[in-house]
Amino acid sequence: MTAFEEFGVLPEIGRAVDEMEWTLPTDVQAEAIPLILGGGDVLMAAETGSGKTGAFCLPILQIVWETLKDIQEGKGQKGAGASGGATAKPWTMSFFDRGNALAVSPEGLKCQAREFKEWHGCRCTTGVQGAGKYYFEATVTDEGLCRVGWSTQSANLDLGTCKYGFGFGGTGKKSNSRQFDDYGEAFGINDVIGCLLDLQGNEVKFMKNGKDLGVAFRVPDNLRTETFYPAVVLKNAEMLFNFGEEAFKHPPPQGFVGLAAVDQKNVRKNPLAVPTAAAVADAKPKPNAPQAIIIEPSRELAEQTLNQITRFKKYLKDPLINELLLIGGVSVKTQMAVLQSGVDIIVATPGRLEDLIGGGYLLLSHCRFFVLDEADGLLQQGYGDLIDRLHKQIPKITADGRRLQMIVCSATLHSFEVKKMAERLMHFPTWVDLKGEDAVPETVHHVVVRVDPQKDTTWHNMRQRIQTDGVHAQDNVRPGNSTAETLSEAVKILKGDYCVRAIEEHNMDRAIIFCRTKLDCDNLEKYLKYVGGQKYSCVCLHGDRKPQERKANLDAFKEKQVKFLICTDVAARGIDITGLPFMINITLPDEKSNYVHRIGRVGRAERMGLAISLVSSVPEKVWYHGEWCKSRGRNCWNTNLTAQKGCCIWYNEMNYLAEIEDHLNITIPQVDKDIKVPVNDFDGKVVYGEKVLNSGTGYKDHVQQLIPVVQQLAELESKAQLLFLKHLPVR
Ligand SMILES: Nc1ncnc2c1ncn2[C@@H]1O[C@H](COP(=O)(O)OP(=O)(O)OP(=O)(O)O)[C@@H](O)[C@H]1O
Repeated sequence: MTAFEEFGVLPEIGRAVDEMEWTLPTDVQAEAIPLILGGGDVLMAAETGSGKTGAFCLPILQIVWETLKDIQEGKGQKGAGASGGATAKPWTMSFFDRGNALAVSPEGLKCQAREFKEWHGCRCTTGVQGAGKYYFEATVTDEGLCRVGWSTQSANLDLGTCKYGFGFGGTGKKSNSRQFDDYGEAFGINDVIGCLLDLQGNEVKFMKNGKDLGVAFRVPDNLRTETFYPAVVLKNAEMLFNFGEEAFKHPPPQGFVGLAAVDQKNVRKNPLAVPTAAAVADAKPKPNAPQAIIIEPSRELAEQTLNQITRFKKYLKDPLINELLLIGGVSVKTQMAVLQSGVDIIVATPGRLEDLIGGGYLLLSHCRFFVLDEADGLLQQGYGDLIDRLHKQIPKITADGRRLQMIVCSATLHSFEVKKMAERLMHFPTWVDLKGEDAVPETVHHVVVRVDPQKDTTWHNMRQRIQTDGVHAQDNVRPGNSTAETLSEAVKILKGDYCVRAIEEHNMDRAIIFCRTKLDCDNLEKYLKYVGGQKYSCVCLHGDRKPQERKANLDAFKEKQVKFLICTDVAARGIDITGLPFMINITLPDEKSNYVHRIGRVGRAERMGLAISLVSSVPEKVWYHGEWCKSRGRNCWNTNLTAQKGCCIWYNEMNYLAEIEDHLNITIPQVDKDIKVPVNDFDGKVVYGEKVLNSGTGYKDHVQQLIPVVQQLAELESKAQLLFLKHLPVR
């Protein structure tokens, strides 16, 4: 059995991850996989490179496959004995005899309704008839309004509002035929309500935590020969049922029998607890109605997640799972055709997803997983409204009675906006947050190099210099002139040079390099090619490059055909390049969370990585094309500041550095302009790009570490024994 199987993962999936050499689940996977398999909403806030993608893809794949398998085998509806199959338990709450916003847990013993304004009810799959004394227990497992009791088949699901149902509500009222009268006492979370039906004495009564509350109703003559079913109605509440298969918390009074032990001659199946033809038809999704929708903030990331799913599902056969990538830049007609041929899991970027849903080509009717990867990034990009709109359209309870599950993740999930969204859309989500707010993995060594054009004057007469962004083309900038504009231009020149220095100093043959703008990326690409040729082979990844070129460039870098990938923040999040040893920040990001994401491109999957940030000690004037800029930067040379309706700002990196340090609560080590990173700081055992050496508890190392402690223990033990023997009384 693989380690993943021990966490409840199917052997077929376990085998596929084993082949990927994932021997053990990462911490976040060990926490999140069982939670998602158990039906929960999860907020996953683990550090970069900690395996979040697998943590949500594996359980989703498993549940989607199991559902398809059930449909294939004609079970249609999973669990809860609803299908009436041979293995089904007789006493469970019904998937079919229920209100459409009430969820029943897979084993059929917990009911949950999250509607705030309406009541939603449910009846048991089995009932009792004929003289006898019957008992079951219902425990309130969450705050909210609930009413529990007995009803006949003719009763409506809003228990206690017609003459065929007898309910006891949390506010301390009993009700029948819409008549609400004081009874017993109020109850709430964790209280256990015993429901008693006496068809010998023809009475209904209730107990609270073992205390008998007395007779609530007399069963009218005309109902005495009817079948009575356990029933519940909830408003934003949850109740757990025990029909006697487990020991009761409070045993029933003398003569009452737990329902599971009732003589079969008095037991009747609920005729409404079987799927109707419509429900069976509904359970089978239309081809273009996927079960899972995963939203990613960039095309590259969407493609990467889809590739992982394809690898994980390698051994999941019969039925096969169909996954589809929905991103811009790909023919929409092809995507529509694939949708019609059947899809189960969609990985998408927001724009194309909404287009296809809006056009009716993609249905949300069977969506049971709604995943927002890099959720804070999606919100930063302004997709909050779109997320709300989509969530509104997805049914909250699936055709087979399961609640929609929402999974939200990022390495930087603690923003106010994410928390608000979680409150709005998620149901009692569990936080999987192993290291606290925005932590940097220990495998990432990150340092800062100050670029100070006043101290380092090499820019005065540099022969090969980078083409700068042209912000100062009209300014009088020249060595010896120490205006802010001159120093700003000098920073731009020095940064090109420092980048090459960093590459040389660390013999970098693979690195990802982040620039602030697309123009900066293009200029750096030209410069590296100019000064190094093949030695500094590089490609760019940013929003002005065509989708095909972006893909080809990323692939070329992944396959080591080129050494350097120069990009904007479009690649800051999620991109996973195995064993990438180095990253360089030519400029710090203005959004502090993006620092965590950018440097997190290295030091992934337990490998070491070095991140070097070039930080200007003087303000630098840079381009900032907002909505007001008609061409959004293309051929725009308006160097006025934004306050004067221009397209430039002064960028103060020292401030951004302070903000980042404050946010992460650390001081990032500074190194000199020779960019030598002192080995002692990082224990000298590090080879960037390789797995951590001499760490962890490798067996050999472990023994070495334990020898002195064990010796000390042995000595103490022998001393203790000698003392004991010395003081033994002599007989
Ligand atoms: N259990 C595992 N064992 C070994 N390697 C793993 C395991 N889980 C994930 N990985 C590898 O770790 C790397 C990082 O995983 P992943 O991309 O899911 O990280 P992430 O947490 O999503 O990071 P980010 O926040 O940067 O998006 C990948 O190369 C993946 O193949």
